[in-house]
Amino acid sequence: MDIFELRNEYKKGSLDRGDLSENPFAQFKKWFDEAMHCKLEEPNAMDVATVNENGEPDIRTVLLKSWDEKGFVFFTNYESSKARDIAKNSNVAIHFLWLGLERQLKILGRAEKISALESLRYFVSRPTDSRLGAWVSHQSKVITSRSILEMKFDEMKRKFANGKIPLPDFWGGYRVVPHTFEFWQGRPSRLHDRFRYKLSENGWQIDRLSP
Ligand SMILES: Cc1cc2nc3c(=O)[nH]c(=O)nc-3n(C[C@H](O)[C@H](O)[C@H](O)COP(=O)(O)O)c2cc1C
Repeated sequence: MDIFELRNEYKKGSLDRGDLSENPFAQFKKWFDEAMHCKLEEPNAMDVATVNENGEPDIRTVLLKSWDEKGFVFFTNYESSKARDIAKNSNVAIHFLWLGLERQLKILGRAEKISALESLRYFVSRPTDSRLGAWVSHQSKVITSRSILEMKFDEMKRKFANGKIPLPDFWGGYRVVPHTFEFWQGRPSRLHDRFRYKLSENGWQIDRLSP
């Protein structure tokens, strides 16, 4: 089939001003709960866009691991490309695509490192192999072969065989503290519903945007 012919009408829902919570975190909860209950695959997968010191954007998927009114937390390697970008420019965008619900959500904000204690709390909840994996990967660095990873994994397994696997100091969480949310619901004829929440001195201002 020609790619030109790939076309869906989005008919699963609508979003009106009256449907919205005044608080974007409450609106997030509503949509995130629905994404979970619909059994979408990886409903907590989100893209994180960063900008490097030369103003060049980059993007990758991570998993949302916790959230509250302070922000949205994901875990990663603090020496990765994304971490290097954030160190120079903490402005980030995160993006959820819940295609099964014909929805997307964009959140703009600033990323900040969470405390080592908060990272540790999550780290100890991870399965053993994931904890070892954090020690193995010099994320975003060039490696010459996969066998290097496998050898390092075996080495770490032996090293930590008789004790606890500590939290690596190069691994932990970031919290994205938002100032803007945009909730998008697909509609027929490309007349989609878009609502933006923007943080102002008077609280969250809500506007409908043209699709
Ligand atoms: C579904 C999915 C979930 C992922 N979750 C994470 C994650 O939570 N943390 C992470 O560091 N990388 C995660 N990754 C890998 C990242 O997309 C990325 O390859 C890695 O973080 C290196 O990114 P960087 O080189 O831009 O820093 C995930 C990838 C996919 C496809």
